[in-house]
Amino acid sequence: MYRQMERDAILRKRHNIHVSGSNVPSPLQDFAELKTRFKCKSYLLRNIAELGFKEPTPIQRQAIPVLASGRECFACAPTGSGKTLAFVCPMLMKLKRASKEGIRAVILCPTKELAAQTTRECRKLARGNKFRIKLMTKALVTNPDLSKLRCDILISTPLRLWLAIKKRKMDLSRVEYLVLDESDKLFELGLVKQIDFVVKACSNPSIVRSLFSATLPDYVEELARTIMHDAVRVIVGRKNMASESIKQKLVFAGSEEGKLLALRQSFAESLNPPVLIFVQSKERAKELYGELVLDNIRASVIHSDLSQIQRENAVDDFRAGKTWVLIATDVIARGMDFKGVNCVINYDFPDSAAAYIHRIGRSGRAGRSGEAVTFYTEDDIPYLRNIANVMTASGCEVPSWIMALTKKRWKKHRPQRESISTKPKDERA
Ligand SMILES: Nc1ncnc2c1ncn2[C@@H]1O[C@H](COP(=O)(O)OP(=O)(O)OP(=O)(O)O)[C@@H](O)[C@H]1O
Repeated sequence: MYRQMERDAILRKRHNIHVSGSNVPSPLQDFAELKTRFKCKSYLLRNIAELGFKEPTPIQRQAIPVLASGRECFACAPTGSGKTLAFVCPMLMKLKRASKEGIRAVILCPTKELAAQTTRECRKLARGNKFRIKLMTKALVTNPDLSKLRCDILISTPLRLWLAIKKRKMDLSRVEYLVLDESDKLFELGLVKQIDFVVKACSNPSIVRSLFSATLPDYVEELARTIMHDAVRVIVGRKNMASESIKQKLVFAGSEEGKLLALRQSFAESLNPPVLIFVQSKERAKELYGELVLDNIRASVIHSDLSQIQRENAVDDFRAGKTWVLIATDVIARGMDFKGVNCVINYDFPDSAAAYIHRIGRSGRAGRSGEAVTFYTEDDIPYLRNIANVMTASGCEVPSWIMALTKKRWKKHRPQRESISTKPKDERA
């Protein structure tokens, strides 16, 4: 027994895994242990191998055995570190096989794009099994009677699921497995009541619940403790840390005009696509798109004013390499897995340290390297230190004058910014 504890401690130390809770299950040495320890079915191991995953990532090593042992869990691990598999794999293990009993697992995601991506990942991992995996679409939520919906796993945004339960009599009393992905964002969306309603609707006493995110503020942990029994806390690295594989840089652009010049200059010197550019509002996304199109840059744009189809097309074109630059609001800052984004540009300074961590985490995924450039103006200087702290914690250098600034407690930093345009001010509409 002591030997096992010692082995666990060594493995955790090697992978920078920190746990708390009673009798925490041993971390995985490798994926093969899923079969020997948990009788995982061959189809799942085959799918993991076919996806090219040779070794479990640190969060997978610890969260999978915790959840597969039936323990509840809240987990924090860097962006791009394989959290999706960490909650989908034990879910498929727990459900074992397809059944007609009704909804048995629910995954909540903060955005429709992330819900769609998670549905695709679930389907890939479930190949060879007959699980019915459904995404809660607008069409589904308007179905007048969802009480007879036949599906094993349901993936949804909180509002759609809440509507389905309240208005369409969706029954979640058989749910055995509930995941709140990007949990801090879910609570931040102002949907605490709706999430609470969903959690209560999942009334099966033997349910296993889990929370995952790359940023886990203390208030979310406290909330988690109030709803979970005997939960295990798993942290990889340090809480609220950016991925270490991203080279991060701050660039002083002086003014709003300076930002456009700096962007054009950097594209003229070297445009290394795919590049993701974040701005603070949909209006600014449209403006910047208008400017880049003038430069004949293959760009597309995604924001909340577009239809669902237009949003999906923008993401698909970027994924397929049809467009090189994607201009986005924070709508895709979380969870979206774009393979090989070389550079994330924060054209507008992020409104919080968490937003920064998630935005830049669209690059440097699954151990690849990435780059993040953050423009700042005079208006952003009071908030620089907060981002600088994230940078230094992940090993990036920051000028000493920035480290000497005082750290500001920020709510949301969204200053009024001059519109993005090369036209002289008196000619703008
Ligand atoms: N064991 C593994 N080995 C190699 N690659 C993996 C492994 N597990 C997952 N991946 C890949 O790593 C990438 C990131 O995984 P995932 O999207 O689950 O990250 P995440 O931790 O949820 O990130 P975020 O916090 O941004 O949501 C994906 O492309 C996924 O296919």
